[in-house]
Amino acid sequence: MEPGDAPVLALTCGEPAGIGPELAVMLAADGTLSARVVAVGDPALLAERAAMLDRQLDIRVLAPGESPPAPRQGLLPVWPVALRAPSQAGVLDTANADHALETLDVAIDACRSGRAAGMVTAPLHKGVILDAGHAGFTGHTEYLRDACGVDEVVMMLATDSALHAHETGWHGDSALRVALATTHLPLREVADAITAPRLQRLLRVLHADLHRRFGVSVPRIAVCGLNPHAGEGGHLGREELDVIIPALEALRAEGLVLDGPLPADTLFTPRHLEGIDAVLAMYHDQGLPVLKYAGFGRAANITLGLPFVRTSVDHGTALDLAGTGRADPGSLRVAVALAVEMAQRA
Ligand SMILES: NC(=O)c1ccc[n+]([C@@H]2O[C@H](COP(=O)([O-])OP(=O)(O)OC[C@H]3O[C@@H](n4cnc5c(N)ncnc54)[C@H](O)[C@@H]3O)[C@@H](O)[C@H]2O)c1
Ligand SMILES: N[C@H](C(=O)O)[C@H](O)COP(=O)(O)O
Repeated sequence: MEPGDAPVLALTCGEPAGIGPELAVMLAADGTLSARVVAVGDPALLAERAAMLDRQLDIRVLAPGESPPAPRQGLLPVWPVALRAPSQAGVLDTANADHALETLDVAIDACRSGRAAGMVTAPLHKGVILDAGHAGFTGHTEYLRDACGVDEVVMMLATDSALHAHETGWHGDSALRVALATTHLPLREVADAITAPRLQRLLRVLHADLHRRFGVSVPRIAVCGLNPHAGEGGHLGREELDVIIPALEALRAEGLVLDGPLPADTLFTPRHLEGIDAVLAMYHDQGLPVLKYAGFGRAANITLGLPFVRTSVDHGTALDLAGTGRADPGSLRVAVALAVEMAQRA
């Protein structure tokens, strides 16, 4: 495929005070944007961050919807979204929450209209968006679900060595895909959010997209229990017996290959991961610390169940690093490469 034929990807720059804009600058300046990536953000902010990092860039402002030219080192095409207020690296401002959300809306529109094959997102700051009055905002994942009008999406993070299942298989220690049954909610509310119908919907999406987006012919998914030792036969919690096991049995009858519910403390060991294509963890900090320990900085976040490709970084806004040039662009590089691969497979 010629560079000019590569799929177009929208790259939202995320929270303007965070590291997102400078990571986009780094990738464009280093020539590692292998695809026709269009940044969605404020061109003046990108130019300012490029100057802070002493990177030479040709920031090419496109008309709304205009296709980008073929990629080349030093070129950063931009679909412009103006800041609402000047942004200082590392300093949040609720005045720019609408700017951050507008970058997402522009990317969603490009994907839904077919002008882009997918989107890659730099990190948003959930707190500042909530402080600005967008009650109920819990992250890109749920925002994209609602914008696309789909019933269920699945957040899955994958280390880079697990991105090419059809080529490399599953190699245990550092190759990992972890999907979440619940995402951004207080721990106190997790157990009530896990219902058998919801688990069934999530696992159907996970199964279907491991096949469609990752080329896994017959996905085998391992499911964590919620309670210590997967409930110890009901003595340490009844969610396994009352909710998880019935959900898995119903799905096995549909032909899904599922292991579990298994005790989460030993599930994430090489022997138990052998032959497993993805793990479904019951909550955010049951699964993601393991994934991030295995691959922080070289992993990506994927939203499954959308009508288009969406990948993201494995980290947040890192306000402590913004503007310093010390942020690692590795995860954004993986997220772009994965989005290209998924878009070409779709
Ligand atoms: N994809 C997303 O939009 C996304 C993902 C995770 C967190 N967040 C949001 O980011 C905000 C801050 O979250 P947090 O403080 O928990 O996590 P964080 O990832 O921003 O920071 C945690 C630590 O990791 C470091 N770090 C993060 N990215 C790095 C990089 N690229 N290179 C080197 N070091 C890096 C930071 O300096 C910090 O020490 C929160 O609002 C959170 O919700 C957004
Ligand atoms: N749970 C993700 C992580 O820890 O990396 C993250 O907060 C991103 O969520 P969204 O992609 O939904 O914004």
